[in-house]
Amino acid sequence: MAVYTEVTDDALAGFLEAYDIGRVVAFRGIAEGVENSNYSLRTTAGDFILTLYEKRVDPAELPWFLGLMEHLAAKSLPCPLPVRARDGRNLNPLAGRIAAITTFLPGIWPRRPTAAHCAPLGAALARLHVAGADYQAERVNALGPAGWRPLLERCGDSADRVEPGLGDALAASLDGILDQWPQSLPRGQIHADLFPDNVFFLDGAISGLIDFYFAATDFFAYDIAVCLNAWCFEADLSFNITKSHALLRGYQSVRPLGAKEGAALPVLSAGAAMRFLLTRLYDWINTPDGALVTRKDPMPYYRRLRFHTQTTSATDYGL
Ligand SMILES: Nc1ncnc2c1ncn2[C@@H]1O[C@H](COP(=O)(O)OP(=O)(O)OP(=O)(O)O)[C@@H](O)[C@H]1O
Ligand SMILES: N[C@@H](CCO)C(=O)O
Repeated sequence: MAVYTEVTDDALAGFLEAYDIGRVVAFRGIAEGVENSNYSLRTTAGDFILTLYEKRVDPAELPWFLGLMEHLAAKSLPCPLPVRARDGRNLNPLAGRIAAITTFLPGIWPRRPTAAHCAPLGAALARLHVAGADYQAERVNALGPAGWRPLLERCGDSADRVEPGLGDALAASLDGILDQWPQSLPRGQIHADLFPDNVFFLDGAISGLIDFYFAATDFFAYDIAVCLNAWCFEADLSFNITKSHALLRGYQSVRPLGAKEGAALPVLSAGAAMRFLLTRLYDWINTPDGALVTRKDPMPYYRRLRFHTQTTSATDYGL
């Protein structure tokens, strides 16, 4: 469920007066997503998404995210284009929140990703990296390696309530990852959360990349590592090298990887597994029973982490 903030018909009509997108034809809340309130909005001018940013999003960061989407959309990447009001603003107050309207993207996200999805996914990720190169502004990746130890410490002893010994195991694993973390690799704007539910497909081709609210300036190959974790493990948590080979082949059809990037894939993938494990663990511990949000199980990312700590080179990923 992701409609935390209700929008009345009157509030919506007042909000839309600032825009040039006609009159409302249909308006309904979207159940998917957990971070923000999303509504599907149809007007006489077409289909849009209305997003009200909830408490976990820092309003000061919104112009960076929306600017990146605008930049990428201008380079023909299929990502939401923020709609500007007549005065040029793309962020405006609504129902006590800051809100934005973006273009609606057609397609559906793959519930069961296959290798046939992974090749175009890789190519789209590389296109995103290339297209973002001249978006000059920098955003520190708050959920990058510097953020992982503080996050683990905030989980404290509660990690052991999820699985006995988990806290110590993660602390040891984190030491190893941080020791081996590359000093420098090609970097730029990354999506940092390109999971299957953020990628829409239509007739076998990618029709939408959404949810840029974890995007940041970081290693391109780390973004690939996020995707290897999110797309290339089966339901039984076995690694599917056919999928990762397809993903890497798709990526390299647009942006070939350097030798240092390939060599870093094991540690970057372990780091990416750690990132999602830690945020899920934190939420698991801190989301009260009965909350509206469905908690995501952290343990599948522990299994992925253990896989990555046993890999030694890019060939283990089919490169
Ligand atoms: N531009 C778009 N075009 C079409 N549908 C969209 C668009 N943006 C969002 N949606 C719909 O809204 C849902 C939730 O969006 P999103 O994933 O951005 O939510 P969130 O709560 O911000 O993020 P999270 O996935 O991190 O919980 C998507 O699954 C999709 O159904
Ligand atoms: N994609 C993330 C949620 C948003 O960071 C996860 O599955 O844990």
